[in-house]
Amino acid sequence: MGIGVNNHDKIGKIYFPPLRNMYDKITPPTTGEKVTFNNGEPIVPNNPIIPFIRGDGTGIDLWPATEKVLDAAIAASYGDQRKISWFKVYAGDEACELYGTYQYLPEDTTTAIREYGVAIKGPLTTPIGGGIRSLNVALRQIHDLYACVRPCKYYTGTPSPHKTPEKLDVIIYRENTEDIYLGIEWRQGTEIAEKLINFLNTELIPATPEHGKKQIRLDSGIGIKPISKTGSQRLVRRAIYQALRLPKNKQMVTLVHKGNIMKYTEGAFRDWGYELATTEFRNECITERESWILGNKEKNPDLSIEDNAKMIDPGYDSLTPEKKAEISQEVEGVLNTIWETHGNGKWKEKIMVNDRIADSIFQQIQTRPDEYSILATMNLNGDYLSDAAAAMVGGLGMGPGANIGDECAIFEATHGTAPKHAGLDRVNPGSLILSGVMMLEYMGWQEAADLIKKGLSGAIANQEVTYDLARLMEPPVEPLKCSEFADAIIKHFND
Ligand SMILES: NC(=O)C1=CN([C@@H]2O[C@H](COP(=O)(O)OP(=O)(O)OC[C@H]3O[C@@H](n4cnc5c(N)ncnc54)[C@H](OP(=O)(O)O)[C@@H]3O)[C@@H](O)[C@H]2O)C=CC1
Ligand SMILES: O=C(O)CCC(=O)C(=O)O
Ligand SMILES: [Mg+2]
Repeated sequence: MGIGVNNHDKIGKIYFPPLRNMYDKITPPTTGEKVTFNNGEPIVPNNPIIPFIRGDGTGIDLWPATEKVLDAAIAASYGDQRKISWFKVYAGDEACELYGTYQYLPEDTTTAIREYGVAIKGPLTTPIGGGIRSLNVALRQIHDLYACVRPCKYYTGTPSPHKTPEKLDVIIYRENTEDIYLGIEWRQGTEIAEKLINFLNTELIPATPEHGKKQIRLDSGIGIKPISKTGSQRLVRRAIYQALRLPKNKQMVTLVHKGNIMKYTEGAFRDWGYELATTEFRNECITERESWILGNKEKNPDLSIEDNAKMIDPGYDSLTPEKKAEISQEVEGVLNTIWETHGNGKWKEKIMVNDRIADSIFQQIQTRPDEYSILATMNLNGDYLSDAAAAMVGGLGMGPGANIGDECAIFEATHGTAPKHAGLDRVNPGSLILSGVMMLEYMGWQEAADLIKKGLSGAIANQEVTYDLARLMEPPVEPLKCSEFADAIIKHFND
């Protein structure tokens, strides 16, 4: 029987074959059980086996600090009733040391993560220009971890370059498997790049009237940006489910895109997001434009369709007759279909779904942070936006994250390997520790998660922080080491 094939014993209990000898160079812990999944939700035993990847660069500092804090919080919360059995697996430089040159992501590692379902990792290096493609991205794609979830929340006392960082409380839901991260690109000057450019210039572009006489320069590198309806909608679906779990005043999902420029990829992401919200979640959602239409009618029940259309589209009078008719139809359609269910203010109880153009959202989260809650993005926009939002609440040292699929999840910080700080025991482990907090919450171990948040808040409030936060404090304070910060968090469990 192969790995992952379930069997049932005589009393119907699920039986998994022993896995220990299925690996080449690693051995799972002798105690502990697997996390399993049911309809995308994890079923977590009291003693789960959790694979971890230490990571390159600062991973060497971050992982021990994180493991210590997680174990201490679990022990303090549950005594010996609950415990994680950590299972060390390898990727990046450490993997090459054990498995041999260029063995950056051994099969042992991907098998273990698939088998045990929930894993946590430190950062992994990706060279720029040439060399291997990202191991981080590979792990997400191999395990189909399609939602990258990155909360950006302020902890009181954290120094920030922003005047009102406490107003930012957003969760970025970033599509995690496609967009340019699929990595389909061709280097400038290669035979295939030239062939592709010639094919585009001589056949496909001339056959597409909207492209006119455009031509691609022959000395270009070429990359492909696929955005699928499937990938977009499953991401937005997760974002909407998350919104449903939030308090009413945070039930907002903003679709972030650059659809004015990339109409059939980024623009389509927006359209598919709205389509999902207004079909699958029709009863739970209201779009921003629908709210304007209903609101106008509520304020003035005698308002004509045309006057309502003028109010939702300020440039209405200068539009073509066809466009005017389209907007009037939109108004009429909304009033006919959802007035009963969403009108008379009922829409105020629904999840607000709106959209913002990507460049604008970068300034909006700074100028109007409290107007946003969940930001649903494609892969590249979410990558940029998550670093920018983390900066507002104290920097990358405070930026946690999770990569979530339907049958697997890997938790990791937003930042990378920060090579200049590696091995110095100085970086902020808050990001990986908070990723561990997300993991505990995902597992349903809320008490341990809350204890760590309490300890972290206590350490920060007491100005016991690593260099990144210490240098921003006024006046600057003497920084703790990475390992000392972990100890400070544990100490403040008892505050
Ligand atoms: N998921 C992953 O594993 C990721 C991997 N990477 C990879 O990491 C490598 C390095 O990328 P780079 O662009 O330097 O970005 P990094 O995120 O690694 O570091 C950039 C800067 O962010 C700050 N920083 C990062 N981590 C921390 C921390 N824990 N505590 C405090 N400050 C922190 C430091 O700023 P300062 O020096 O100013 O204090 C650091 O120099 C690349 O190979 C990249 O591909 C990048 C992102 C994600
Ligand atoms: O994989 C990498 O090296 C970078 C990925 C990244 O920046 C991210 O996922 O935030
Ligand atoms: Mg990034």
